[in-house]
Amino acid sequence: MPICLTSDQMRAVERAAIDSGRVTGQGLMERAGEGVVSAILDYFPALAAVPGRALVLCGPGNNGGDGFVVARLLRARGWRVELRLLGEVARLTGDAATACRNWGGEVLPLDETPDDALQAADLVVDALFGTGLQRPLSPDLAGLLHRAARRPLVAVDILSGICADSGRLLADPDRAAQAALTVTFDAPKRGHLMAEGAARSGALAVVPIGLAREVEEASRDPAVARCPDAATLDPRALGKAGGGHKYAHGHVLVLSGGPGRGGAARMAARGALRMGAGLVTLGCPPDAVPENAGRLDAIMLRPVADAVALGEMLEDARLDTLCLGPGLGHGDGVRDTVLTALRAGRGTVLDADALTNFKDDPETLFAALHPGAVLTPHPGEFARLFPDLAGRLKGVPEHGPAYSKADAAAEAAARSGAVVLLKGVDTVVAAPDGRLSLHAAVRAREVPWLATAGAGDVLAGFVAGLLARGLPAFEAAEAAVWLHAETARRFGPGLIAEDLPETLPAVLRDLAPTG
Ligand SMILES: NC(=O)C1=CN([C@@H]2O[C@H](COP(=O)(O)OP(=O)(O)OC[C@H]3O[C@@H](n4cnc5c(N)ncnc54)[C@H](O)[C@@H]3O)[C@@H](O)[C@H]2O)[C@@H](O)CC1
Ligand SMILES: Nc1ncnc2c1ncn2[C@@H]1O[C@H](COP(=O)(O)OP(=O)(O)O)[C@@H](O)[C@H]1O
Ligand SMILES: [K+]
Repeated sequence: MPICLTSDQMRAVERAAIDSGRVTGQGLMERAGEGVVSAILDYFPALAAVPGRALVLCGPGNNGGDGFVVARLLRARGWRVELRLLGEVARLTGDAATACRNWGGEVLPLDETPDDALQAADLVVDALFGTGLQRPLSPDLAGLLHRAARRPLVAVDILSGICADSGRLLADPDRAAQAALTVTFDAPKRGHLMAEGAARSGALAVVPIGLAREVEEASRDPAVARCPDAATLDPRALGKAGGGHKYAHGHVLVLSGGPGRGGAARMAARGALRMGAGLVTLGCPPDAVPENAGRLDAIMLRPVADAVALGEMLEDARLDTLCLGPGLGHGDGVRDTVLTALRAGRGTVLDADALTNFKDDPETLFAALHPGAVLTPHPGEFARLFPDLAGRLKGVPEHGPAYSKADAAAEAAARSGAVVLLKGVDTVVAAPDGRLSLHAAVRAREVPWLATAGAGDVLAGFVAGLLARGLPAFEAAEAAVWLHAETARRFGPGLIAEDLPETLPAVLRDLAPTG
């Protein structure tokens, strides 16, 4: 399973490799520099053909050390290289000091970088800070990087000013830079996949520097965040096994609101059915039955007047999965309905109104939740249930590593006892036991078409469909997020929420030929 790492986890990987005697810090730095140069030549083919001019900005730590290696290797390829250092050569230590000596060229002061030097450069290499960024960039530094980004800016490990753990900007937002290319080592960092780091890293190249064995070991640590892809989603879990009848694939009950409010629940229901749930029933207030009857065929329809009626209906144990929230409505009756649903202990997805109704009393909801429940809030809904956690994600952090969306989702899952799927361009899935899964809809997985009304309702249905098919809550939420984005990518421009369930079969077919 592909993973992404925090700074501490990356340092542990590096330490384990060095302690094993297979690599040295200097060897890693050398390969990091080589990796950056080869990524530059791949990404800028014109500069591979004709050596260019580079301005390399080095910081006082090992990220700066990588920069010295990059400068030396570019010079060896015939490039004209100007190198500028934040701080003094005499204060460099360890591998960075060695890399500086090996460079052997002129080291100019960073704070005197003239605009001419920026303008003359074919590209600027940002080797100021990597995983060691501890506090916000000074205004001068942020200003320099902001101006540097008028040229193609190549970030070593991570764009300086982005926190490697959270992706949050540790700099004045008005002077934030944008990388054309970020080159990182052996595994992405969480900061490449969340918040500003997802948006500002540019293309992301992950180059091997000899830590693959330790990264592979880290991927078995449940505390390390996973980033599934087409190759690692389990097609056997997603495809239907031969021989089973419809009840073997689960029965989802989606609850809807009153007349004129059923669209969201119908889309969720359609999503669950297309995901392969054996049966899907829409339950709605009796006065909404005529409207829904006119709109549903394969999806069954039952009147559910209130929480008591729901409780009676749930005596049928074959209704093994519930999905509540899209278009459900507001008020005491809705809260009772949600609590009745949770008491049944079935696989349960709570979205939208099922969450918002508890904004004044989240503790009552948390007390009723169980590990088979999945909450699917967007950031606004999340802030209603977890205002303290959402508050910690606001503003410019005072120091790094900063509190992240992954930290917030993990704390919310631990507090509520349910799986939390926190939506957005960067989506985080967190389990109460600490497992995390990240999906960033950026770069090759960019899906701006998902910003359309009802996309979240269909996602709730996708999760419910996978729960009905027997996937555990965390795995169901993780797979649904990937399939949701993949389905939107497959459809492309013009997507509306109704297209998502209809496009899903093609995506499932490609994943699981027998599905
Ligand atoms: N961990 C690994 O496996 C490897 C790490 N390497 C490089 O080493 C980097 C990490 O090196 P370090 O731990 O030395 O950390 P950094 O080089 O990222 O930064 C630490 C230095 O910057 C200073 N600093 C932090 N924030 C500052 C701010 N806002 N303003 C001014 N100064 C600030 C610190 O006081 C410290 O001197 C990685 O990002 C990567 O580029 C590579 O050499 C290869 C292997
Ligand atoms: N620009 C975007 N890129 C990727 N995913 C997006 C984007 N905008 C929205 N999404 C996704 O679309 C879904 C929208 O859900 P939600 O905010 O609940 O909207 P709605 O209530 O209209 O369904 C979420 O899964 C979200 O992650
Ligand atoms: K950097």
